[in-house]
Amino acid sequence: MKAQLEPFFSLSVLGLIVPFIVAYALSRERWRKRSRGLPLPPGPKGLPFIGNVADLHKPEVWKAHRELCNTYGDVVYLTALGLPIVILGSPRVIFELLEKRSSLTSDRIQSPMVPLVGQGGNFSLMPYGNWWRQHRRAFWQHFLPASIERHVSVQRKYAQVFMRMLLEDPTRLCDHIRYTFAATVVKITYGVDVARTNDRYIQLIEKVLSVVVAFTPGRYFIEAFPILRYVPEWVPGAGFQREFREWRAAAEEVTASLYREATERGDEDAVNSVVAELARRPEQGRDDATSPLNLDVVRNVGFTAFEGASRQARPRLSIADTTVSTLQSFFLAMSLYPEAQRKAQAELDAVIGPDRLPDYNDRASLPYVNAVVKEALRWQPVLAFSLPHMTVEDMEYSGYFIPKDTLLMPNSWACLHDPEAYPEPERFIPDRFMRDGKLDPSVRDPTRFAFGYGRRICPGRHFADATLFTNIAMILHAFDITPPLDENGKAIVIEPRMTDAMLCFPLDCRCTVTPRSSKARELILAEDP
Ligand code: HEM
Repeated sequence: MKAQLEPFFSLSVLGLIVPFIVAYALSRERWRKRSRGLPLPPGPKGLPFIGNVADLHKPEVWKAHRELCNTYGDVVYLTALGLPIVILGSPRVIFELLEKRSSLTSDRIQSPMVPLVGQGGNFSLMPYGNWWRQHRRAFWQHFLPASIERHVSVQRKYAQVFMRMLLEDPTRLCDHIRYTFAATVVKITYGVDVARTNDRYIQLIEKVLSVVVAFTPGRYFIEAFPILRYVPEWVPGAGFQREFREWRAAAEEVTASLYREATERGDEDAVNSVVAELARRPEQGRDDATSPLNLDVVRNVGFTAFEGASRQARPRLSIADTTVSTLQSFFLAMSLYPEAQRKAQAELDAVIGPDRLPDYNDRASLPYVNAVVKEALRWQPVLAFSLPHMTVEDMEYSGYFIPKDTLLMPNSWACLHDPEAYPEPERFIPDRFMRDGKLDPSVRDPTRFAFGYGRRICPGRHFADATLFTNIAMILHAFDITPPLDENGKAIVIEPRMTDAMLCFPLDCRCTVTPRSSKARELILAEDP
């Protein structure tokens, strides 16, 4: 009997194995054709299924990735749960892939959560294509270098508010920084003044902000199984649908009510706001300025700026938290490097004098303060890997095959901490940008890395740079920044370290902030912001 069954079992086993072998051979052949026989870039071997997840979850992962590049070269291949990832480790490969070939490398990874929780209008998360382009063009019209002049008075006003807040309560430095940037962006975008406390917009902001928990890895299965989005809310266990609905409603309410404020209020600030101007302007190539498409773009552009601004009220992942984090690093740097602070103050004393505060128009005559701004952007980079890009097609680079839908992670931190370009990169040294009392154009400009690359480069960079300059110049002119003191009045030494996240903040930026003189105090209080 056993002997009779043996051929049957052998045939069944063969019947199972052969299709696998054929499928494997076919997929190898398809891959060979697709990659034209080119190898993937080199990289460490990953584990089955999870791949190199461990390589992506290390403390100060930017340093770990620099080590990988030292071992494997400037282009390193990893995978995480099936997602192909390429680390770009030098300025040369970053510019070649993200700038010269940006038509192929300007996509973003798409999470199924984004539209479900009401973030579909945030264009920094949109896929590369026409819809994203329309948003970016509309945003850019208001943030290009020639438009910055228009925002200078609002930036100055809120820098003054910030200084008053520091005079009143210097211990709440981080809260004041967040408030001042959020208020600046909301004012410019919608013409709305955000009060310091009990503001109805702060409450709306809080509501939208609560969406961040949706992006906590592992919180919702939908991230891994997008099909779950079709489960109706009444099904037991589908309570997440209710939460998603509430977030969508909050985002809609915020966008709609701020949009109404900007377009219906009619006072000068509202009429001149970014959103009101965009709403009046017909889209390029279209006559109908009120078509639904146009209206969506206007509202989304406002929402993207608003999202950035409101996130600053509470630090989480958002594009414009970047300005907050950079200014926090600046305060820390000043308390740790008094020599740099003294030089910047000496320049301000000589150029501006004791009778007024500096402003944006003084920029050209304050090279050392400009060097401080550059060093603040370089020293503790906020987005160590920029916002990663994604490839839209299979491509070849330097003899390697890079598949479509590969995440490209430029190691901006490594470029900003390259000891050849910046000797002693861990130290805050504005003098590295100076030669003969002027900015030295031969030194690698940190803004080439801090603000990202190619078609996705930060469109708020000129605005951010101007905000940083205005705040840094005014603060240094009016305040001394020294280390924090313990209960015995002894200076606490703070080790500068950043949080381990995609968007980094100084772990500790406590410092002591005091007016430089009674004259400085008078200057701060003299003008009513
Ligand atoms: C120091 C401050 C800032 C830094 C360091 C910074 C940096 C960046 C970086 C690295 C990116 C990703 C670029 C890429 O994908 O290659 C980005 C994107 C973006 N930033 Fe900024 N940013 C800052 C301030 C701002 C501000 C104040 C705004 C708005 C007013 C803004 C608006 C945006 C937008 C809308 C995007 C998405 C662009 C797109 O996907 O097309 N940023 N930023």
